[in-house]
Amino acid sequence: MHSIWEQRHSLDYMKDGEKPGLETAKRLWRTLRPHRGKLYIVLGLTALGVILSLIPPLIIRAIIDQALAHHHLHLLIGLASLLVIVPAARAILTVAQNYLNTVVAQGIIFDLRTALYEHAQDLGLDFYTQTMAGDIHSRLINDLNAVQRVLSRTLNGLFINVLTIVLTLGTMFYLNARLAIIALFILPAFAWPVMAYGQKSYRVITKAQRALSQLTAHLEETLTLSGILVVKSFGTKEREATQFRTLSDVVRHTQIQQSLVGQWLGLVVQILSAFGPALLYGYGGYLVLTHQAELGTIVAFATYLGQLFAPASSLAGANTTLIGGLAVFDRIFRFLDLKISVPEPLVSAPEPGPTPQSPVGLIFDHVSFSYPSLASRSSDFDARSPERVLRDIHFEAPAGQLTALVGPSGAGKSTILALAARFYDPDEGQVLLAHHPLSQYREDVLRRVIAVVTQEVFLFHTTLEDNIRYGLPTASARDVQEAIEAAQLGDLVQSLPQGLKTIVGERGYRLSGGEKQRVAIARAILRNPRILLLDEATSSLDSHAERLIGEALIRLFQGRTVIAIAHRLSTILAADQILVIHQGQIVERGTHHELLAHRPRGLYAQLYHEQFDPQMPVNTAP
Ligand SMILES: Nc1ncnc2c1ncn2[C@@H]1O[C@H](COP(=O)(O)OP(=O)(O)OP(=O)(O)O)[C@@H](O)[C@H]1O
Repeated sequence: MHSIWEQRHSLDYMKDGEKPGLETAKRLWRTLRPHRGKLYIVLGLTALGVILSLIPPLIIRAIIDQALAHHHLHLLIGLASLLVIVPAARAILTVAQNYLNTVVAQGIIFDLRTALYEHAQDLGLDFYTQTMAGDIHSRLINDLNAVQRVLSRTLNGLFINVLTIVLTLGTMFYLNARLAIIALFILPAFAWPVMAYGQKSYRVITKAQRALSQLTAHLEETLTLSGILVVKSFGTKEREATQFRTLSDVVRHTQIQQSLVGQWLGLVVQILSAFGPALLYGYGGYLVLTHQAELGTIVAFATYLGQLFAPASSLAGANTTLIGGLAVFDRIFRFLDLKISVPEPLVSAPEPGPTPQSPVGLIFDHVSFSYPSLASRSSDFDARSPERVLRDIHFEAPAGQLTALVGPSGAGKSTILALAARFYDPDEGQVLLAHHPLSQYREDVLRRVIAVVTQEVFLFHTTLEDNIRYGLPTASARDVQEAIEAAQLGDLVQSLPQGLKTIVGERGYRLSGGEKQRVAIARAILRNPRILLLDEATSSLDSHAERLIGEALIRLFQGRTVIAIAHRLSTILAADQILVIHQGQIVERGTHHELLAHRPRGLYAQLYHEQFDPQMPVNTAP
């Protein structure tokens, strides 16, 4: 059985699947496009460094075969000085190369981080309801850290090592072809362990990444204010800690595995590399004895051989981590490929109405809807869950009027608001704003026209003023003040230690439920939307708070088209039309008085008597 954690770890639907291959590499190359200029410089410096590393053995060879053999003191001094100058030049080059390399890597990470964030913003709400926050954060933090590693160590390392091997072998052939062939024969022995290691490494790296992202997700869920509140209230500390230990243990294991996986390969490589010098000195010594080669050449060869095996063995590692490295990019690319469920049109339908203030209505034209299922995410076919949440919803929210949605829990009211805000697109039918489906408007146009006030008010960890200004940062101080007055927040602002500059939100000053709702109302008033989608809070408030909200809402409703999920008697009484939703359909419609008069035994009458019976508290939630 899958543990609950596996089920909750929902980004797993992007199965890590097959090994990343040429496609990932090609795409990576395309991603590097803006950085290619600098990248070529890095590669140029790297190549220069490799060439410089080939020079000292040649100098040693000249010292032995020329300066010492012919007792040439000046030449000896000159060559010895070169033995200092060349490595020094190489060291300087390495510094420049490392610096540039980091600049390029960080530039790429910056681009990817931005692309990931912007794509995450564009993903539909369905993505967020199905994905744990920690998972998303893990993509943006852990995976990008891995990118740095891959770019600076793996890719650059790979280039250095390949170049070193090619140039060293070339030089060796130039010096003595027969000896070079010996060196060449030893190299293929590296290929087999390298290939075996590659596959294992890929598996372990993806496992390690996944374990880490599960751990992060657990942290994010249980160590936030809301999470820890649930944990504390249900006394599940021990259970969550056990879960944490289990996940942490997986991380420990996979990390150890990851660091161990290349070790045995190193062992094989070390043993193999011991054969090289033995063969070289044996056969090379014979060539010197038989005057077929000079001593200096053999010594230079020995040095080259050392230089050859080192990159060959790390190339084995680089090659294998290359697959793992590509896996990191693969995960990132898969995230970037997640389908956006509500795509924006290239050209927007015009902003409705003759003036930006003119009232405008919204029409639901035979709309049916089911929530997107996980299966639809990575594939092209649009698999919706078979269960219809809305069926043939047809109504007009006329300009400047208040439409109230009522109905039992789970009837589909919030879903209607979500479609009206274009958080989702309907499966059938369309939602029309001034004769155009919502999908024909660009998001900025839509957000200027339509504002949403949800039940749950989220405040950012910043000042009260910034929270109110969130939708319109450019609003004048006077407009902000007016919104505050209209939302009945004046007294609250006065009473706060630093007034509007008081920090609120998760870690700031805690506002009460009613106060938060009024902040949300102030936000909406300031935005001055022509269409307001409101989910009235269900929480019971004392009569004072209730009256303040009521007054704030009256101001908010004025002159706007409003669709409200109504939980308050005053809202349903004020409504120009009430739509009664039941099991995803509109089952009754009319004003409060019409509904009570014409259908005294209908669902509305029943709900009304249950919720708003004069004997009962006015705003009890259903
Ligand atoms: N993101 C989602 N994914 C899948 N199904 C969902 C999602 N949100 C809601 N549903 C389902 O859709 C149906 C309608 O839910 P909706 O939230 O619209 O009802 P509601 O009338 O607003 O209920 P309430 O008054 O309790 O908020 C419910 O059966 C619910 O389980």
